[in-house]
Amino acid sequence: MFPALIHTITYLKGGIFGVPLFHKRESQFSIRTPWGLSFPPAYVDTHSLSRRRKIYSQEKGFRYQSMEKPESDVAIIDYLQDAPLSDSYEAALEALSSLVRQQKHGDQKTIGGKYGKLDRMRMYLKTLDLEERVAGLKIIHVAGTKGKGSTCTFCEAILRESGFRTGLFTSPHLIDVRERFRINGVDISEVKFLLYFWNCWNQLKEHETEDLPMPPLFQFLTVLAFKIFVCEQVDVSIIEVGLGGRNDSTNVIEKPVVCGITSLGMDHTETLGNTIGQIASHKAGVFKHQIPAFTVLQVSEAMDVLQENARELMVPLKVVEPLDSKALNGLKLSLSGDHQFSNAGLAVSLCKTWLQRTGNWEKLFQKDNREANLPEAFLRGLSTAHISGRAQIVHDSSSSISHVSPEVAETSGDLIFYLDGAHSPESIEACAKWFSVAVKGNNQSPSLVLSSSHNIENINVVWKNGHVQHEKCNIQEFNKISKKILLFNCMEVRDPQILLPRLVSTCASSGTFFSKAIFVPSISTYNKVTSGTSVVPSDISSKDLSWQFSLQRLWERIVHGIDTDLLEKSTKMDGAETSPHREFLYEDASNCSPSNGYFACSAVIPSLPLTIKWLRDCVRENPSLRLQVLVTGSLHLVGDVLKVIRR
Ligand SMILES: Nc1ncnc2c1ncn2[C@@H]1O[C@H](COP(=O)(O)OP(=O)(O)OP(=O)(O)O)[C@@H](O)[C@H]1O
Ligand SMILES: [Mg+2]
Ligand SMILES: [Mg+2]
Repeated sequence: MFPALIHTITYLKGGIFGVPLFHKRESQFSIRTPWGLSFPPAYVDTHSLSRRRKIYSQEKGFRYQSMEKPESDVAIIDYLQDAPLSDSYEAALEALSSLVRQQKHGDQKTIGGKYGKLDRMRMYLKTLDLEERVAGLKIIHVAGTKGKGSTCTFCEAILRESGFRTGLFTSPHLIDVRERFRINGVDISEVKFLLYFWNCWNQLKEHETEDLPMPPLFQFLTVLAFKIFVCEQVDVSIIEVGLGGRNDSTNVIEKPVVCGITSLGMDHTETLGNTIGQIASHKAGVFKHQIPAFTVLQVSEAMDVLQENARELMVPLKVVEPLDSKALNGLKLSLSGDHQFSNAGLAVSLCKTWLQRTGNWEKLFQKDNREANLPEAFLRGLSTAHISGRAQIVHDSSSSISHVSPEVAETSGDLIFYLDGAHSPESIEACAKWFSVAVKGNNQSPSLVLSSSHNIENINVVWKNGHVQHEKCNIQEFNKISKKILLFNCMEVRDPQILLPRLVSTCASSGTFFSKAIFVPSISTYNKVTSGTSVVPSDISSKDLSWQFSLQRLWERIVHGIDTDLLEKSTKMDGAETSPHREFLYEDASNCSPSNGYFACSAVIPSLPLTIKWLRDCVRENPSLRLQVLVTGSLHLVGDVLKVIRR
């Protein structure tokens, strides 16, 4: 059959004429055949493809195997391996982005047809022949306002350390969409992603009707996660709810092994309701009849609603205290901030219950089964779990990049990014507390300064013996001028009138004050799915900066009490004024000239790469400077900063 032939050639790639077979052309994500025809993937029969993959097993050498067969103990030598993956990967991202355009953020009504969202989700799974196999997954399902991703990440690490093959589905991603799908603790590879992606895409396209249109982005990603976890034969699937719970696309899960609800607070009120009780009711929608559930300490209005919902469904709901740091036997939680003890406590209970209900607890941990002690595997998981952009500290190494001469590198100041994607009132407070503690860790004493990057024993010995070289170094470090800078953006659906004051007052109550605040647009937008290799746009001329200017005005009102209502509302920036002049960093509030739209303690910079360059230039020019930059307000912004500084 013609389509089947195209398909086979497309995937079993490369061989024929060595022509790149996935091509991004005028028509998005079309597939180019060696003889020059191009077909949108919808015409391609991926089903037949998926049943013929060349794989390698140690005993049997090369052979073909169905994609649905176990893959854990064989190395897949897919023909796609030699394909120009960046090309085909970008094509997949283009296709994904087209799903965003169907639906504006928070707008539930743009999808037509007579079916509700969860009905459609079930139909998508049926189309992909996944219904029964999803029912067979052993799932931990986690809802909540804050801490879902962290809790799921702890669960994943604990169960992987306990010997299970794990599948983790989280949201959002920071740099690359594959971060959302982790198999055994590692982001899914591009090769596997492409295979599963096009398989789902093409089948759904083939069955697209008016009543069953292509799913919007998050629904598609959820279906894809199920596809991946089923095909990868994971032992446990840890699934983070996207938004809310009751109507979330992950709520097609009918019989999880255990459910968790993390800390509840005010977020997504436009969809979930304006009271904490209404929000709790949505989250409790993940409870399933008689399936055990755990939650953390909540305000009573939220807890009452959770308990009422639990009673109705005969759900045994337990409230978990934050993990006691003593339980870690001297180890540290790998995710920073006090709030992570609450997430970790929840993760421990979820994992214990998962192990018990799957009949593994007794087998594995009978010996360790003393209530007070956590099994070693739990400790390893809790002390190694990793998720980017949550209370993450990155020391910028720009001063050692190759084009900088060694002399400059040695005499450069410090640029340290404190990254946390908080964007709700409660999380911005958690973030502010963490930042206040974390920056002090970097300033307190000479030996502490170095302890982050040097062996502590060495420093102590050297310090006691007064080794000149190191002593000098310590004193230099100690004498550095520290400046705290806020780098902020938030999406327009958030309320900066709540976020910024909460951030400032929480920091101030710990004695932490910002010298400067910089407002910058994010590069990423929710309507374009990008990867780590996607191009960072450099064109800033047409950027509408009115949102950033309004954030700046709000900042000036909060911090300096400047009445900004009378100011002219600028929306565009003069091309010459792209980043602040050098002295800006050292100016104080007395230099403000609000009537000219100039503020000495805050700035709008029209692009993130420019901002990073400006910060780097500042530390290069002044070796005694330490810039501690808190990046927060948006996970997009955090992801963008990581992307730019790692290039
Ligand atoms: N238990 C908590 N209480 C308050 N804030 C928290 C808690 N856990 C995490 N946070 C804050 O929320 C941010 C996001 O954390 P995480 O990714 O774990 O949560 P999430 O629920 O998955 O968030 P999102 O809504 O972005 O998916 C963190 O960077 C931190 O600022
Ligand atoms: Mg959220
Ligand atoms: Mg999340």
